[in-house]
Formats: sequence, structure tokens, C-alpha cells
Amino acid sequence: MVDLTNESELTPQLEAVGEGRLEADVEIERFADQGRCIAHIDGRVVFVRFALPGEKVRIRIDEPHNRKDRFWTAEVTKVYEASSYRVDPSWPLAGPLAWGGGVGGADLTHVSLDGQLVWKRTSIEEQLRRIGKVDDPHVPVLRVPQDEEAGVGGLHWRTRAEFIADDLGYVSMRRRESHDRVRVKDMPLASKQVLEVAEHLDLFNLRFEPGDHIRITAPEPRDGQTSDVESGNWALLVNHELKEGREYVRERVELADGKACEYSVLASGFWQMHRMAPQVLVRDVLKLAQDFALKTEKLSDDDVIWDLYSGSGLFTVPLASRIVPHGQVLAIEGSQQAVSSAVKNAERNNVENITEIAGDVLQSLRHLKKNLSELAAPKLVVLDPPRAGAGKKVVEQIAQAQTPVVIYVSCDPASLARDIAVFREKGYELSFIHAHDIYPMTHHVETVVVLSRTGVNKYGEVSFC
Ligand SMILES: C[S@@+](CC[C@H](N)C(=O)[O-])C[C@H]1O[C@@H](n2cnc3c(N)ncnc32)[C@H](O)[C@@H]1O
Repeated sequence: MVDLTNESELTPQLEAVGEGRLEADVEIERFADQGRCIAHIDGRVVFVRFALPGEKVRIRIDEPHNRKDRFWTAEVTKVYEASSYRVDPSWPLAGPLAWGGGVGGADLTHVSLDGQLVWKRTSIEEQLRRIGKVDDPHVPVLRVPQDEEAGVGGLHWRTRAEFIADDLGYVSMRRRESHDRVRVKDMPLASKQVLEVAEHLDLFNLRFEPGDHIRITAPEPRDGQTSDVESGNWALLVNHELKEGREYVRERVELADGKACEYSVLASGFWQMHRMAPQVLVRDVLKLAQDFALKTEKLSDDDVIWDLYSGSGLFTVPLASRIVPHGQVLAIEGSQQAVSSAVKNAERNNVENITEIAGDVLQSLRHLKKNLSELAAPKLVVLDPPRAGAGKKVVEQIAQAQTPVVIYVSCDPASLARDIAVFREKGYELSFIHAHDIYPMTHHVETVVVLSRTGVNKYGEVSFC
């Protein structure tokens, strides 16, 4: 540990400020991962929260700070010279601890919406260069329609909001670096529909058992649906058990052709969180499937598509009905409950050309040739893995199946870059990439990529109007 009583251990940059705390004045150098930026103290890297490149700031080093650590982590306490991207925290409670914040969930709350796009673009490009070995990547990051509007400003996008009950049983959130739970009476990232449901339930004044996990799920109403809370299309879950509302909520995704797919989704399960994300991502996948697979004749409408990590069938249903209406979609998903929803969602949309497998993607693909050989040679693979990515072995299975086109939807640029590196080793080229800011106010971002067998149009032009 750094001996705070020993002057020689405190370099000129470091200052002991009482209660075992160390502070320093630093210049912030560049963006790093996890919503942090990089500074240096005496040659040691420090990852700083709530900073921006080019700023001069005072930071407090997180404890414990061991002399032997290769790097430290820290948080801004004071800004001397601000970046042009700095704004007052849009949600102060999620801002720096020193300014009365400390609850998680909005680590870019100090960054303007434009600055957030720059941050995310830089971070994806950096991972692609460093891990994916992609030369000179250009990754446009698109803002979701309506996120910039007055009264929204990057807030109110979560259709699922989660809390914990404090010692008195009130709805609260955990404060970083402590066991404190801070009672909350608002959640600025929650969609307006979630907040309406919270008001209807008087949620922020209810008492739960201390430590209870509380979740509200409330799909954003779409055209033709009532926005009335009385419609009952929402759920209050405590410790994953339904307390009020519905076990399954209805979600409607409007497609570019003016029609819509209807889904029934387990309120406690996975669904794309941003109120517009399902629509934005489905439209992307369909458009990219058309432009990179159908139009290039790599795929015909009677071919096979794999939809891996398929959840409740968000992509499976429109792929089956719009892209291969005379072929088959093989969907593989690990959660049995999500697969049950997906089967019902296919029926709900009158789609019959889907084969669902409940199981681990890698294991299922390994057994495919033996059990379902007619589905073993897909002309298009769509995959949307969890944060850890698909991994080398899954990528190898896709490559072994001689798949000409792959559409990869990713919520983590680092694992995406790792998987892209493997695809490239196996002869695929990055044909298209862009990203959507479906997690404003956080460092998270959703990237959509097309990989095709070498020779297919690199960085092909696709117009998403
Ligand atoms: C990012 S979600 C995507 C779901 C769906 N594509 C959607 O957009 O609604 C990832 C999904 O992968 C599933 N999953 C995670 N690991 C898996 C594995 N090893 N094998 C199969 N499914 C897995 C999760 O249950 C989850 O539904």
C-alpha cells in the first residue's frame, strides 16, 4: 500500500487529503474502455471516470491503491479546463461521487450527445484497429430517431428499469464504492411509459423487503396501440416474480415496408432495452440481408439462414417471412423460456418456416450435421451474441459451414473485434459496419457488421433511408 505518512512515497503529483485518500491534478489524454479516460501519474496509467480527453482535472484515486499496481482507477472531483463536449450531468445522481452522484447506469452523463457519438466511434475504431487488426476503420455511429428531441435529450429510453429496495424497503439504487443504497424518486433513463407505470403504482413511495430486486417492464406504445397504463401491457416484478401487470408483454416492431411483426415477450427476460432498438436493429438486419445476400445472389428465398442467439425471435420471424419465405430459418437460443416465446411469436405472425433449437450455440452447431443435415449449409448467418461475443469456436463452425455472408450484431466492441479477427483469418472480409447509440448516457453501443467471403464489396455502400 502507499504509505500516506511517508512523504517520499507521495510524488509531487500526489496529495494525501485525509481519511487515506489520494488526489492528483492530471491532464486527460484519451478515451479508454468502460466509459473511462486515460491519464498518467509518474508513468503509471490511471483510468479516470467522468473525464474527457484534453481536460485538466483533479482526480481522487480509488482505494486500495497499491504501489505495485500496474494501473490505478480514479474519478474526477474538479474540472479546471473543460472539454467542449462537457455538459452539466443530465442525471446528477449518476454523476461523480464528489458532486453528490455515485449511482451507476449513466457513466457518460457529463458528455454532450455529440460528444457521446465521438466517444463511441473512437472506442469501436480503436478496438477494431488494436484487436481486430483492421486498418483505418471508419465507423459511423447513428443516433436513434427522436433521442435528440427536446424533453428527451438522450434520456427516457429504457423500457426496463431495475432497482433495489433500501434498508427501509424504498426503491433505491446502489452507490458506487459503498454499501449505501440511495432512495430514488425518479429514473431519468426510464422511458416515459415506465415512469407512467411507476406513477400509477406509486412505486417510489411503496415499501418492499430490504434488498428486494424490483423491475418494471413497459413496452413503449407504437402507433395503433393505446399508451394508457390501463391497457395493462406492463409488469412489476419483485425478485423476478410477477407482482402486478402481465407475465408476457406485447411488443410491436414496425418494418420499413409499413407492416409490423408482433411479439409476446417474457417481462422478466431479455428484450432489446431502448424503446426503438428492436425496430432499428430489425430494419438493419433485413436491409443488410437484402443488399449483401439476396441482391448479390449469395442467397435465394428458398435457402437456409441461421439466426444464432435468437432470443424471443426478434430477427427470426422477419427473416423467415421476408428474406427466405420458401426456405428455412434455424434459430438457436440458450434460454428455454425465450425459445418458447419464439415459437409462439412465429405462430402469432403466421410464420411456419422456422426450426428452433433450445441449447448452447456451439454444442448445437456441432451436432447439426448429424441431426439436421438439411440445415447445415446456411447462405446467411445472423448472430447477436451476449457481451462475451461468439468466440473462436463458434466463428470456426460458421466458417466451416462455408457461409458466404454473416451479419453480426454486437453490444461489445472488444469481443466483436476479437471475433472479427477470427473471421478474417478464415477468409472473411469486413464488408459493412456502422453502429447505433441505443444506450445513450452510457459507454455502451450496438455495432452492426457484415462479413463476407473475400472479394465481396468492401465497405459496400448501403443507404438506410
Ligand atoms: C444479445 S441477446 C440477443 C437476443 C435476440 N437476438 C434479440 O435481439 O432479442 C443474446 C441471447 O443469447 C442467449 N445466449 C447467451 N449465451 C448463449 C449460448 N452460449 N448459446 C445460446 N444462446 C445463448 C441469451 O439467452 C440471449 O437471449
